[in-house]
Amino acid sequence: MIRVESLTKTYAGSTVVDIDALHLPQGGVTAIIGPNGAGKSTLLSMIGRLEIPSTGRVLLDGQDVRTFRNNTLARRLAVLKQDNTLAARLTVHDLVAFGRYPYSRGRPTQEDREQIDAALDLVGLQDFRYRFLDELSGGQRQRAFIAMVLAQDTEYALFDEPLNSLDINHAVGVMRLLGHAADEMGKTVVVVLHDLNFAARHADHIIAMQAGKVVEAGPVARIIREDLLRRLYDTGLTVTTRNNRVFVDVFG
Ligand SMILES: Nc1ncnc2c1ncn2[C@@H]1O[C@H](COP(=O)(O)OP(=O)(O)OP(=O)(O)O)[C@@H](O)[C@H]1O
Repeated sequence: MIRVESLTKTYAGSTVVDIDALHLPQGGVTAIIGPNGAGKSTLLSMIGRLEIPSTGRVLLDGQDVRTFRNNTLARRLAVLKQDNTLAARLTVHDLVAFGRYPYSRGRPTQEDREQIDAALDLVGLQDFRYRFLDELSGGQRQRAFIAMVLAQDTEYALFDEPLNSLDINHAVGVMRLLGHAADEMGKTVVVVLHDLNFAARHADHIIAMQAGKVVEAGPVARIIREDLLRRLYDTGLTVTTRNNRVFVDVFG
């Protein structure tokens, strides 16, 4: 279970995350939503120990993430950031094999090879496995990074805007994949999303952030509400329900 206690992050005197207490549900897909600059990525980075909090702490199953040994944390929690700057002259296979590093330490076993294969299957990139990353489209590259995270085979998987540069077909595919990772593989998936309809359709829980604070958090049906979303984004929109599903019309 991930818990956040008295967590703040301050850059040059400006506090961009300020959360008293937050508990992320175990299992399922939790989406973090909110306007640009709300602090979503900073929160995700602090959970994944890519950023150090200014005050407070993040607990993973009761233990401060900062106290884990690198290799131990890498077997429990994986993070996919927005801007993945890795050497372009790396093949898809090499990238996904990186995900196994906490286990293989560079000497892959049969199990590592099977996990790499399974991850490539899941994202549909088997045919591209020996392509270099700079020979892929943006969407294919994004899926290769997602395969790397899946190969890492962690209980917790965090994704920062994984739908960037994906067409609608692949965006739906990735969200289904994250749902599969949660429902079939038992992972706790946390994902920063901008598209409210993807959040409404594919997440189980939503954390709504604004100006560094958690405005509300709860099951999708409780958060995808007109009053809350209008306040959050300071824009007109409508929320409708059809066939027990909620839809957000951002032009309304
Ligand atoms: N390294 C940094 N130095 C200074 N300010 C930063 C740094 N990283 C983030 N910020 C600021 O912190 C605030 C929150 O940024 P963050 O990226 O967490 O927001 P976000 O909700 O993920 O935004 P977006 O939806 O635009 O990606 C922003 O005002 C940003 O400018």
